[in-house]
Amino acid sequence: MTDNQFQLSTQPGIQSKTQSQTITAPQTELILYPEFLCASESLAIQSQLSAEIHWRQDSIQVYGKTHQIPRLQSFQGEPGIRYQYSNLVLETKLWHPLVLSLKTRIEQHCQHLFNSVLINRYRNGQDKMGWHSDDEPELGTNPVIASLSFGTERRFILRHRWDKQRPKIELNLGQGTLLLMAGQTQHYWQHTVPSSRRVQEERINLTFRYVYP
Ligand SMILES: O=C(O)CCC(=O)C(=O)O
Ligand SMILES: [Fe+2]
Repeated sequence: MTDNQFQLSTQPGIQSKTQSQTITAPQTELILYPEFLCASESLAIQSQLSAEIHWRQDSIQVYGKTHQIPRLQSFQGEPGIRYQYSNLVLETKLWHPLVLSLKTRIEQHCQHLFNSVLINRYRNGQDKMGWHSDDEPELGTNPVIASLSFGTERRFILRHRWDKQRPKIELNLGQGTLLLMAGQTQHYWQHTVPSSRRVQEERINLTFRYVYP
């Protein structure tokens, strides 16, 4: 960990409630529910998703060269919704019933509707996601994104897009953890899931979104 990063538990700007932690940093709204789902239920969901989702290995073009993206994916949601990033166009597949039931639980919990989900499967510590913001026009301004994690814990780091002096926000997203990103977060901050040499096990992350059709 570098000097300008902090651990959740030691950061004075974070108020701990019984079930949620609000991360207070400028121009962001982040709420963490470390035990949104209990360990045994999360484990069962993880194995079902792992086995039953039709995982795709997508490729993207960077400077004219084709690269396989370092993780597997699935994009599910209401029919006809398209989501585009890095020259990749994803069209929704039908909801897996378990994913649909998770969507409903999260909607009730955070009183916000979602119509699609991007699911990422990090097979081990080599799989990762680079720095980006979820700021595609089809997400509208100030999107609410609900991120639910299963499997091994991975680091999730946020950095301010322009103010490089601002401390990074470093979270650990483990089994059954829900992270809500809202407000101006996607406009002002980028996030990443870096690779990790130590990690051997898989992690599955679902980001529920509302994509304007
Ligand atoms: O795996 C994660 O926690 C992040 C996923 C993500 O940033 C995304 O799907 O846009
Ligand atoms: Fe993202």
